[in-house]
Amino acid sequence: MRHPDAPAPGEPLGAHYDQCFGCGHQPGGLGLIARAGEDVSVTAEFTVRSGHQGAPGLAHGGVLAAALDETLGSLNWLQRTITVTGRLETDFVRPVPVGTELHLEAQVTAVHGRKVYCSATGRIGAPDGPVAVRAQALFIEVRVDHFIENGRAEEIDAALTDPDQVKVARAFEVNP
Ligand SMILES: CCCCCCCC(=O)SCCNC(=O)CCNC(=O)[C@H](O)C(C)(C)COP(=O)(O)OP(=O)(O)OC[C@H]1O[C@@H](n2cnc3c(N)ncnc32)[C@H](O)[C@@H]1OP(=O)(O)O
Repeated sequence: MRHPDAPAPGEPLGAHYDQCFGCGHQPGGLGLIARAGEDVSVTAEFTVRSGHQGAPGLAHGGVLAAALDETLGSLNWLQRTITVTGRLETDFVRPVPVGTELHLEAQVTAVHGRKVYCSATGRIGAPDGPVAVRAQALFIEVRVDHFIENGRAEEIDAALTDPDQVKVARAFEVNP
């Protein structure tokens, strides 16, 4: 399951796309930073900012789900396949105040053909802090064409002419 060319445990994964809300450099984005873990797992951190509020002083649930989704999506780097979220089931266990550093971890639990089952947890303040959110997810493997055929032409054209983006896409096309 872990690709032989997967980043070593502890290695930062970087952004899969600079404009990504989760891991890219969007001003209102999460700015989530993920690292490779052992086997097919990742860890990530993200700090809840005032622009992420749902209720006064508390993170919006959708933002927390996005952080889980992005962390789970980072598992692509370990498998060297491109998958997208098909299903994401989230448990919100504790409210998460603004200013919290959320420590996330995710792992693949099973693979059946194109279906990748995975789970993730987010903890408050430290890797062993109290659990705030949990997710079970199903990711589905797709080809690069999924994005080319469905994305808006403006962004697709820009990505296809960006050498860094093309490099990322090629790395993931190793597996047919
Ligand atoms: C590049 C990395 C980005 C990472 C960013 C973080 C992750 C994201 O947010 S990705 C963005 C959000 N997700 C999306 O936009 C995906 C939108 N959905 C789609 O494009 C399609 O429904 C897609 C590609 C998931 C599946 O469509 P398709 O390729 O036609 O596959 P399809 O044949 O329907 O399904 C394949 C298998 O998955 C199963 N499946 C698909 N969706 C689901 C679902 N929601 N629940 C349960 N099972 C599902 C099917 O039942 C089928 O199973 P089986 O092989 O046993 O028959």
